[in-house]
Amino acid sequence: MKIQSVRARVFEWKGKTVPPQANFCSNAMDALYDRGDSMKTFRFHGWTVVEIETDDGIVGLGNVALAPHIAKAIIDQYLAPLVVGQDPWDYEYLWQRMYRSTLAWGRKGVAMAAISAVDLAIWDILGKSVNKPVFKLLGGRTKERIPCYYSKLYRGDLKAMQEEAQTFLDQGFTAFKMRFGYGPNHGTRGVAENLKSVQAVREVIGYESDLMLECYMGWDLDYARRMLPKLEKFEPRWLEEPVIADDVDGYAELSRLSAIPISGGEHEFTLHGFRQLLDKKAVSVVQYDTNRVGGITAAHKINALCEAHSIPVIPHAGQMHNYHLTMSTLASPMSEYFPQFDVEVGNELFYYIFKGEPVAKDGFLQLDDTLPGLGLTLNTDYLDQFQISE
Ligand SMILES: O=C(O)C(=O)C[C@@H](O)CO
Ligand SMILES: [Mg+2]
Repeated sequence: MKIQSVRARVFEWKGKTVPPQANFCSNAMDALYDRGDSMKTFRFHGWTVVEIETDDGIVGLGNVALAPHIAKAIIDQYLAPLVVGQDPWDYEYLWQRMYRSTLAWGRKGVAMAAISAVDLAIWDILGKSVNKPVFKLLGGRTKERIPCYYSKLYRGDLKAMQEEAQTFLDQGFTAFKMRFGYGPNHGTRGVAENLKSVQAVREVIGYESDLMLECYMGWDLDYARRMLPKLEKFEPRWLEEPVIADDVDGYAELSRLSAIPISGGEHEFTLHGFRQLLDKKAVSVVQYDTNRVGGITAAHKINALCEAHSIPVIPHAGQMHNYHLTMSTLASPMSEYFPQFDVEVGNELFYYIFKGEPVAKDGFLQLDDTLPGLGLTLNTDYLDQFQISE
């Protein structure tokens, strides 16, 4: 079997979007005074879809949601020529070929996200070629069902947050991730607002459910040092991305400082990046995203590294490419899960581009042992709401 063609298309959502609310999620732009839409960096309304076809007609699907047009250019100009004519079963060789030929300017960020998209499509082909789901090629079924946590609860009106939490508590979820709305530039009022929101959600879900707290890189080390003791009474399952991804020593200090587990990884890349995080004991929960970190080839290695370090892997964002990694290792106890909503931040777009995403039931997800590859097809129901560029 040989790779015959690589097609990368950018799907830009032109449909209805939920307008962002101020302070709906702390983020790295909060450190700057606002000169316009500080939330612009926070909307992922484009997605690159990669279709790789082999000489015997198998088509593998990959995807990347970071800087989609740049990712497409990297795939078209640099990566596709490296894999066309090659055997997809040589996936380690092909991964190294893509990684080493872009090392001078790649390694992390959009270049590695582009490599991830090609790698996902290659693994989709591998599964389809032997009529097996990808997780069966990685270690098989390690769970009867995948426990998942409900993820949204963006900061807004506290009553609305409580109603949202109640809705999904009633659907059987026993783990919830909420977003802080305030950080260092919002002073003591912001601290109070942050604590009020955690209190409000805890009042609904109680203490028999897990509660995860998301900062999305919107705090800094000093602010996180001051917030951690105030948060301990709420017994969070983890505090996520309290500082920017480059502040690895900051992560390590916070991890030493508090009993609250510090999580991160959705903005880290490759086995090498996670080796650094683990060597420095920077995080207690690893959250790579398989469509960023280096694809399945890289994520599979990171799973093994985390198993050796007894650090749980709970991949970012849910989505099928991550569910196969969670299903196939005991190192990954659960998945993140965003139900399908109207398009807001962009995590939701996955449902509008692809069909096949499992829907959670009673707080669990299921994968199909008989569905080959990643188990996704392109969703044709919303094509008229996308601007698609070849
Ligand atoms: O789901 C997450 O962990 C994210 O970081 C996504 C973004 O919506 C902020 O929470
Ligand atoms: Mg996050």
